[in-house]
Amino acid sequence: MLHSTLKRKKPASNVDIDYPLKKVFQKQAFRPLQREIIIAALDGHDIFVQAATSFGKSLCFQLPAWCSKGVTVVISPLLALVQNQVNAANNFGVTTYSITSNTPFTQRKEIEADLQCGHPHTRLLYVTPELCSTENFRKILRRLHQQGQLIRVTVDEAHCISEWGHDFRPAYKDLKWLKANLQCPSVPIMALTATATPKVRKDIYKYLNLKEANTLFFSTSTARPNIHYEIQYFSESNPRDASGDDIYPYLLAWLTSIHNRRVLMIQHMQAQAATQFPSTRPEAIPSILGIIYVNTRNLTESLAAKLQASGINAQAYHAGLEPQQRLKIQSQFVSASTKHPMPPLFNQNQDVIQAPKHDPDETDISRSFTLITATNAFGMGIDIPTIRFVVHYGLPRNLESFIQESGRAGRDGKAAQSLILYTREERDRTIYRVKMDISKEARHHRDGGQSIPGGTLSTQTQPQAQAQQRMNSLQKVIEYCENVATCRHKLIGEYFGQPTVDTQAVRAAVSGEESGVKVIGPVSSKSIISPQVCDYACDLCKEGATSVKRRRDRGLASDEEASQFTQRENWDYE
Ligand SMILES: Nc1ncnc2c1ncn2[C@@H]1O[C@H](COP(=O)(O)OP(=O)(O)OP(=O)(O)O)[C@@H](O)[C@H]1O
Repeated sequence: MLHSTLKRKKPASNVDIDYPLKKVFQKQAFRPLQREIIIAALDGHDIFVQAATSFGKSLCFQLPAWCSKGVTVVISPLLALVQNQVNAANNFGVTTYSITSNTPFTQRKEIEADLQCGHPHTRLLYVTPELCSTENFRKILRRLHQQGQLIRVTVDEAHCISEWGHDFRPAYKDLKWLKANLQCPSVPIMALTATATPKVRKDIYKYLNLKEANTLFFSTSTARPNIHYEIQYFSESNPRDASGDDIYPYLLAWLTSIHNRRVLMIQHMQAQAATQFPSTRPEAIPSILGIIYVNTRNLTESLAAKLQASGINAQAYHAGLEPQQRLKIQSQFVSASTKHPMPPLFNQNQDVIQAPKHDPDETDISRSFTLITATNAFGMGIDIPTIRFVVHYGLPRNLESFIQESGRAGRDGKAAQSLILYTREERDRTIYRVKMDISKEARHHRDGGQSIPGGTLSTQTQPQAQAQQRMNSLQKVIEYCENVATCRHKLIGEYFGQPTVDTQAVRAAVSGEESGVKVIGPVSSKSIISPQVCDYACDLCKEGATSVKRRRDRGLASDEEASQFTQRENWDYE
């Protein structure tokens, strides 16, 4: 028999959330704002969280899900992301499932049966927006809600809802159904994103049927102060290198200088260990993790091959690979971040554990790196703490994608680097590609199609306006690359409509242990603004504007040279 929806007990905000934080999720303390968001979630509010990449948004819905009886449905855009999150939550002991196109039929039936049994074991259920549009799943949601067991719906990467945001998916717009149909009491919704402009925020409210006045809005600055942003400039029309390509030799020299520093550090550590613990072999150091983003699948393959030929450990990753292959590359990458390939010779009791057959040669560059050359298929939501750098080998698709992709670096809070290798020739190719995509989609739209395979438009959208937005968004990342006047952290903050603050003023206003962080705004809207922001953490603030301008002007082709070059060449269009 179904229970009355009105009898659903509202979760109390006096739940002890410090216990699960430490014992279940293995974290020492909440990051600023996480506590407030979690309490608001337990109190049943509608919530909008906009917080920097790697802020820890997942905890904000996973911890309340652990504390509450019933199911939290999480709507997530990427299958790879779903699988990672399901594994991570189950490892923490939160009963978590997903229903996606990869779920075997019998398992899916079992999950559906659990959801409808009146007292489900499931705490977190990950689904795609497309599944939420199906009548069968809506029936299950209705029943779950009637039984008082639908605790919350979470929309992760909520910027995907908006045709103005990147990676727009039409099925997100059908999520309006949730608030309209799951009433009495109204199902609480939590929307989370790292990259929403003011326009995208508006769309998120609109398409989730959230009332601004009733929704608690939490935001942090988009800033990632531990990431050093840098651009290097090249000309494809007038290369200086005899090979006719300046970019790869630069990348190789850059990686070699990182390798040389690593070797010096290892030698120093080994010398120290040899004097302090002469009978113990020092542990080997894991290799350095990095992602190199390129714009085409072919380029992921050819660049990985070039790096391998230079003795550097690199693997290509793109959506054209078999899912099993992608999973394998991803898990090799994750294990490289934790693996210590040369175990110590003795344990604490001086017992021999294992003597390696031979010492790996740490001066060999093949030991220094584990790299992935990737398209955007390896991006949003990837949470590997120790990625030390993200290189864009060419122009990112737009500023939002750039923030998501560079945001994979330094998620452990330690120093990390974002480097764009920029040419005006690639700029012109990218503009051409986007124009081609737009006209292809417009043609399809005129033909009355609902959507194009792998494309982003539906007949409900306004192709003109969306095309304009895509060009604007591309223009923003071009401006970011061409900019030689404004701090790069500041430019990013301004794009996402976040106020910048005077570091000194904020530091002076703040007291207590969360030094450097300020809570502002009325109760319904809380923001923390990281102290602004750039502590020599971009090329402009480090080198000075004049020097970067000189570098840019010397490095780049003129507009005319670039356009003549790209018109002459016969490049692959993917
Ligand atoms: N309070 C905390 N203390 C320590 N680590 C934390 C805390 N909260 C979250 N983390 C860790 O921070 C990392 C990033 O968290 P998460 O993946 O949820 O980030 P995110 O905000 O969703 O980022 P993105 O938008 O880039 O996907 C994870 O490894 C997570 O375990």
